[in-house]
Amino acid sequence: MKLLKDILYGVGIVAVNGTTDTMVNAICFDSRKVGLDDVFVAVKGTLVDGHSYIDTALNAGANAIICETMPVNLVNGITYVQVKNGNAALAIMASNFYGTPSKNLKLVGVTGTNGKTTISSLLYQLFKKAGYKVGLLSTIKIMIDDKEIKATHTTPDAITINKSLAEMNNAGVEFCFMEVSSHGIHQKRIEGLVFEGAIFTNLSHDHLDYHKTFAEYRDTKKLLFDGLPKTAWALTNIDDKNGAVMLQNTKAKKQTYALKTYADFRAQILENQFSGQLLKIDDNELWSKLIGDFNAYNMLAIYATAQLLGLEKMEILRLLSELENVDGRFQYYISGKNITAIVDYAHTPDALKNVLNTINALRTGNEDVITVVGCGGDRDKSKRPVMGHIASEMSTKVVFTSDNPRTESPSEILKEVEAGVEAQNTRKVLTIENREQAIKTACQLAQPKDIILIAGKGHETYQETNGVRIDFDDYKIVKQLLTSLEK
Ligand SMILES: CC(=O)N[C@H]1[C@@H](OP(=O)(O)OP(=O)(O)OC[C@H]2O[C@@H](n3ccc(=O)[nH]c3=O)[C@H](O)[C@@H]2O)O[C@H](CO)[C@@H](O)[C@@H]1O[C@H](C)C(=O)N[C@@H](C)C(=O)N[C@H](CCC(=O)O)C(=O)O
Ligand SMILES: Nc1ncnc2c1ncn2[C@@H]1O[C@H](COP(=O)(O)OP(=O)(O)OP(=O)(O)O)[C@@H](O)[C@H]1O
Ligand SMILES: N[C@H](CCC[C@H](N)C(=O)O)C(=O)O
Ligand SMILES: [Mg+2]
Repeated sequence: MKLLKDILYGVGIVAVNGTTDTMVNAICFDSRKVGLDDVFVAVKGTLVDGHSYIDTALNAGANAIICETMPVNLVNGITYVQVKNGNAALAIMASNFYGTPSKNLKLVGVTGTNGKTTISSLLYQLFKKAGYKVGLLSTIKIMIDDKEIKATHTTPDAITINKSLAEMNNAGVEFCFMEVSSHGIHQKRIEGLVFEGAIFTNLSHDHLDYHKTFAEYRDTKKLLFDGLPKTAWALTNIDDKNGAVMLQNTKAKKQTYALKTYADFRAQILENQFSGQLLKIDDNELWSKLIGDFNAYNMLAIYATAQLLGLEKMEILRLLSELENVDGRFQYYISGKNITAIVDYAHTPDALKNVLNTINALRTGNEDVITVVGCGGDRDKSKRPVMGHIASEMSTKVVFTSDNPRTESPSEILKEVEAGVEAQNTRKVLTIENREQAIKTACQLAQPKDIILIAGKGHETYQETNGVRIDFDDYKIVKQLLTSLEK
């Protein structure tokens, strides 16, 4: 139990009705989960308005209500607090409730369209190898040092964030790396967190269903840097068109990294092979098991971050060379007949282009690149034809297939993907709605030395259709299929 007035510290309050000198059991933003003596925070969502569930929350036992608009009929004995913004109030209250846990460790936020999971997971790996207790909040999982919790979001809701950070405090965690998504920033899930530093990876086409315009998407990402304190650092990829924009209004210490231009942290790619790439960072050569130009950026961002957090240069370089690929990011399997299958989480046009560029640069002869790809339902529709175009232009054969259709019609999504294929590429393209059949077809088409790229789902272990998730793991399936087809 906590005193309501204590957890309201720092919240933008407009009016109060009743007493804040009351004890509350927990903070809750979903009326379906309210218990006795909880404080219910009404949040205006994308589907419904939490204010319409105030009565339900009271019936379930809530003793206090936080809202942006006071209800017309107030119930005696209940405390009502009118706030400027429900989402912000929720996040600040969550931080207060758990004792501002972000202050008790060094919290680093990673934002950008692509690379967040890779960078934050590898920083987690690197700091673990360096002997520290580490935390991670990522698309794949939440880690409280060695304890793993399943992730539901890239950036979880404010209560989950602060509860996890408090658990990290109890476990003695010193560093925590967290992905900061644009949805997370826009819904103020990160309000009230104390960051030690923040990293910007890159900005390209994604989530234009939610943010409407690219400028709005960019400005949302920028808010992470605008909100940093003077004591923090802000590290940006200055090769990216929007890298400098991120730092425009930050109070934090500005730091840059780049492969192409002058920057505080610089790297060069000396050699690229399937098994790894040779990089030159700060005049030192480094062998990285992760390949592709985009991973050179990721390695450099990690190197810079580890230095900004006080690790010693030579130790960082040694540990960087030991880092392993993150699940579902360029995860590959080479079959007995020398067919290479690559599973990659490329679900944006830029990521797909990068991965195909990397694969094409490694081709030694006229082996085929067979790409299996689709686009998620209930997500940015405008990226569908663009991804259809990239896949068909940059591969020798393509099988379009479903990727989490959610509530949309799989065949309609596929039509929108196909719409991006230019006339000269149509002969390369097949469409097979069932993802397992699509992967099987790619395996049947492949000859020794060919490369199959299965893009879009990476580490995901499910396929979601109409709210139902069935087990589905691209990597397991392609490995099984290649093995049985080659028997
Ligand atoms: C579009 C979106 O981001 N939605 C998130 C948002 O839900 P919402 O605004 O739609 O909520 P809503 O259903 O309208 O409800 C509004 C409020 O009423 C409450 N409510 C609702 C019903 C009820 O009976 N009682 C009740 O109290 C809800 O709890 C909520 O507080 O707030 C919820 C609580 O935090 C999130 O779970 C939910 O994530 C949904 C599931 C989602 O799919 N989000 C994705 C798009 C997302 O957030 N992705 C990003 C980035 C991905 C990336 O590029 O990496 C991520 O960080 O994961
Ligand atoms: N620095 C990068 N620049 C461009 N593309 C990248 C970069 N790093 C990874 N990618 C590509 O993007 C895909 C997704 O990478 P990752 O999961 O690290 O991104 P993310 O930002 O966490 O994505 P999400 O928004 O879904 O959480 C990878 O599988 C790879 O194809
Ligand atoms: N974080 C991204 C992941 C997309 C992955 C893709 N497999 C899909 O389901 O669309 C999103 O929620 O938009
Ligand atoms: Mg991620």
